[in-house]
Amino acid sequence: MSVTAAKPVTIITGFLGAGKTTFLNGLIAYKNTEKLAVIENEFGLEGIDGQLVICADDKLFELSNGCLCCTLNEDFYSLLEVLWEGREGFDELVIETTGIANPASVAAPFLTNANVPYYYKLKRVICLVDARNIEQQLRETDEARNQISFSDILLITKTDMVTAEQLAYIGKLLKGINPLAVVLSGHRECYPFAEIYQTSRNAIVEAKSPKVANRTFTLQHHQHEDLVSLSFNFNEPFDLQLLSHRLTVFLNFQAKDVYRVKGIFNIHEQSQKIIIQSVMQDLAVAAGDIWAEDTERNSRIVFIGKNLNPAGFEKMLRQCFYRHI
Ligand SMILES: Nc1nc2c(ncn2[C@@H]2O[C@H](COP(=O)(O)OP(=O)(O)OP(=O)(O)O)[C@@H](O)[C@H]2O)c(=O)[nH]1
Repeated sequence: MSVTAAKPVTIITGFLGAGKTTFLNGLIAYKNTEKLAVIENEFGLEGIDGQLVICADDKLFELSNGCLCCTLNEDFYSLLEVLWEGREGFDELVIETTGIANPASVAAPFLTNANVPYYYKLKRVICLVDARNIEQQLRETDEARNQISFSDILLITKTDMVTAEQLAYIGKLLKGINPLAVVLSGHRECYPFAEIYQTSRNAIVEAKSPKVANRTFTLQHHQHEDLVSLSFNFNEPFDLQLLSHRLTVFLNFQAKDVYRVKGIFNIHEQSQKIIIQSVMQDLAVAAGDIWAEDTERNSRIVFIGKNLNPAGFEKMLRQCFYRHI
């Protein structure tokens, strides 16, 4: 098999809540004439992102409850094999990592495995950087720095939430961490897709000094010991007002180590699913699909952070069930 027939691969990384799924949806729309196969990796037990990606089901593959960079390697290789067997069905493979993944390890099969590079060609690793929260994330975790250091393109997202001065400052901060990456910016209404697709890893790696290029290929396996995920599943309908209020209070005053919340909720007397997310302390509520007639209306919620106490979270959630007075 010739290398030219290899499928192009784009890896999307970035810390928890940076906007990877939002960007992925934009990318799917941008590439509307091409067929993308998408691998979604989620850290939490409850796969939520798969529901938020606007992609034909048969082109979306979810690997949940573990981080691709350290615990899901076997599944990942099997999936690459299955995808290759159905290679006529797609033009490009896009992988969304978890928000805590080390992209060096996710990229490793495409760079160092004896066989994989014949079938798949890693074109670019894009790291989404949350303009509003990156400074705190860099202060408190190693993951954000690893992701920025390894990536070819650093896409500063959520630029609608910061001033031009803050944006310029973040650009400089990123250049300080990874001077060789291409730094771009955008937000959910406007991403620089054309520039992203003009940038390929080869051009960047070739321009790098050999010393730096070698360093970026280093494998760093780690198990995210201090970051954990808590998943809950409830049948009881929730009260939306109570839930938004309790979650806001909880995130602002009682849970400083919660980096990410994502949930799909069954709200009393609502025909639509309600998607509630937070990134650090910012809470967002949005309407999702209509609940299908033949499905159980189960609410699913995932918290990701440090020092999480399951009993406290469960108690807070149970206090938000809808009650007849
Ligand atoms: N204001 C604003 N909010 C955004 C933008 N992009 C994403 N968001 C919001 O940020 C939150 C997280 O976005 P996601 O796309 O789910 O982030 P993610 O990186 O996939 O999250 P994880 O998979 O949990 O790491 C959601 O509430 C989005 O609506 C943006 O450009 N501007």
